Amino acid sequence: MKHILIVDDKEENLYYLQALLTGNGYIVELARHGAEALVKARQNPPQLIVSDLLMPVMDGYTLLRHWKSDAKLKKIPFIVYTATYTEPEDEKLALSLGADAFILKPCEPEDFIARFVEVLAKGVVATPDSTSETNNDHSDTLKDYSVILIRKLEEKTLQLEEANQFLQQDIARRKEAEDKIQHLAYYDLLTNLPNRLLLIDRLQHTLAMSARHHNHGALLFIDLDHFKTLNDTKGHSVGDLLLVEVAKRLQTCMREGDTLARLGGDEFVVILQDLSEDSSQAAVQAETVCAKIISAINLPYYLDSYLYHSSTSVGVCLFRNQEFTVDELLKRADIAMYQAKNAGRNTQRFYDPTMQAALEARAALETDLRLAIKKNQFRLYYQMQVDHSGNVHGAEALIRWQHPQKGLVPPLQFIPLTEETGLIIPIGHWVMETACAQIKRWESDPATRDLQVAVNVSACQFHDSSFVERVIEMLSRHKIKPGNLKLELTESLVLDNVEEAIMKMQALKSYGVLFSMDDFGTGFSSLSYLTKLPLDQLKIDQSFIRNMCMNNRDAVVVQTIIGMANNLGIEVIAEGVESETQREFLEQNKCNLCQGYLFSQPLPVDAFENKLRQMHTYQLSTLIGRE
Ligand SMILES: Nc1nc2c(ncn2[C@@H]2O[C@@H]3COP(=O)(O)O[C@H]4[C@@H](O)[C@H](n5cnc6c(=O)[nH]c(N)nc65)O[C@@H]4COP(=O)(O)O[C@H]3[C@H]2O)c(=O)[nH]1
Repeated sequence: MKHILIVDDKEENLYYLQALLTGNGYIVELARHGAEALVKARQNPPQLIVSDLLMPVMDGYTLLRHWKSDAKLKKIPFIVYTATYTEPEDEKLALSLGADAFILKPCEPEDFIARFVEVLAKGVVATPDSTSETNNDHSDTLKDYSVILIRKLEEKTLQLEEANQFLQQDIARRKEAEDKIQHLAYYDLLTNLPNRLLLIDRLQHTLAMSARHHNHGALLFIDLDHFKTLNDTKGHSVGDLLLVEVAKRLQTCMREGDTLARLGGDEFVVILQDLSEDSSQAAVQAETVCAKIISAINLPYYLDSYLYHSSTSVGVCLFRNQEFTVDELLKRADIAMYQAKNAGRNTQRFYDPTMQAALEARAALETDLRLAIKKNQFRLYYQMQVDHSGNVHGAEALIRWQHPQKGLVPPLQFIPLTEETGLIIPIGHWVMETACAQIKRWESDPATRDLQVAVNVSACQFHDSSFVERVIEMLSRHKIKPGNLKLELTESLVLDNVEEAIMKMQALKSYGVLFSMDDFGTGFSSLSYLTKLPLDQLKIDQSFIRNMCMNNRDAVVVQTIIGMANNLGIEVIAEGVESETQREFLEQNKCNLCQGYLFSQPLPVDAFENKLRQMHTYQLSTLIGRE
């Protein structure tokens, strides 16, 4: 088997030729440059050498020169296989140095093998015998060789310079892009201030520093007052102008080393560092910065030639020694900012833990309420509405929450939150559904079939676009007499949008549903809207009933409401009647209906029905007694 030496600095070329030649039955030896090839060939001369030209350590031309001047090697055929030196003079030089073939890369395997076999069969064709050459010929060849090498070198240098220049430009472009990405990631586009991400990073750093030096720091949460109104009325571009100006003014209130960041919208945060070790002094320092900020923000603005005045609410949270996490600090400063808002805005407040406790309790209550809906923990109690003869005309349905740990929770402890969170919609739906089902059951008993059941409707529920359809759907599904359902609305609910209230009430009224105005007298009762609303009943608020026998003003209010209702032909009912004196006063003043503890507390259905039966028996017995 023939032994072939392959010389190339590229692994893939070596691998390719090795595979090709071993596949054709040759034994292959590899070298990575000319010097290695010479060593190997001198130790174990091959039958043929295939060599690349451009290689490190020793290039192919030099190898060829050494090869052809080595007595032991010069008869061994030399094939040049190159992808770099492709010009005719390159080939001419190789051949003049004694190469037996000059093959350009890449070459089809069959063509390569054909040339290879041909050279191998011929043996050495044009080995220039260095000893027989004239000195002149030899120096000419060497001169050619150096010229070509220099030219190639210059070309390569130029290529490298170009490549290098391109690389430098590419690196500069990448760096610029990276800087831009970095800026986008850490800075707010509008104001160019650090954003939340950078703020958190700086805050972490400040906390660590404060732990080392034991100084206080302060986190200021700054929110512009009524910014939304400006945005909504003048547009976002004017809003943006204000934010940019605010950012500039805030910067003037900072010391070097403090951080001012924009969290988004109209929310800015300031980190003050290196405040006093003493907490009260640190508080004074923070307060001073707050005062500066508030008065800077208060100065007038010219936004696109529009004169504007702004103010801000600032929440402050002092910190020291990494006692709190970044999130905790931000939360506290945010809570303090809400305290500032609640205190009337344009002011600052320091974080107050009682407020946080209240907020946490509120969040826990909300979670509990969601669970209560799922677990069906609500109950409906009924409180009777009675006339002066003791006849029960109706009942008010009042919700209770049967809490697994807290026991029976009264509605005032949870209804306000359900109204804020919208949970009143599913809860109110459940109340109405339960009340309708109860009305249906009571319809089958002569003692209860004419009871009017009053259901409280909260504003959120009433304003819901599907309210009217829902009520009608329930009435028809339960097949109840609509006149047995009375909806209690409050004055404020109606005043939210009188036109909408009239439309919805009239729609339900046409089905026969009744309406009562709850807590009457507490709002801005106005005769003009009273006459427009399809009302069946006015319910005098219990605050007037409570005091009417002691306080002449309340007595006058009660008398006025009764007189007004009677004149308008609207039924009137007094709520919270607790004493016989109150009942007598109401009877004397022609308020026929009462609701209150004097008659009964709100009761679960069974107890309500028992009470009803007792009252009926009592009435019968007094009637019989009278006879
Ligand atoms: N001191 C005193 N209080 C009396 C007397 N008679 C009745 N009360 C109480 O007065 C409240 C009357 O209900 P409201 O004014 O509609 O006021 C209700 C109503 O606004 C709301 N609420 C109750 N149930 C519901 C409901 O199902 N849906 C909605 N949206 N609100 C409800 O919660 C409020 C409070 O309900 P409750 O705690 O059940 O309180 C009831 C009732 O128990 C009395 O003689 N003395």
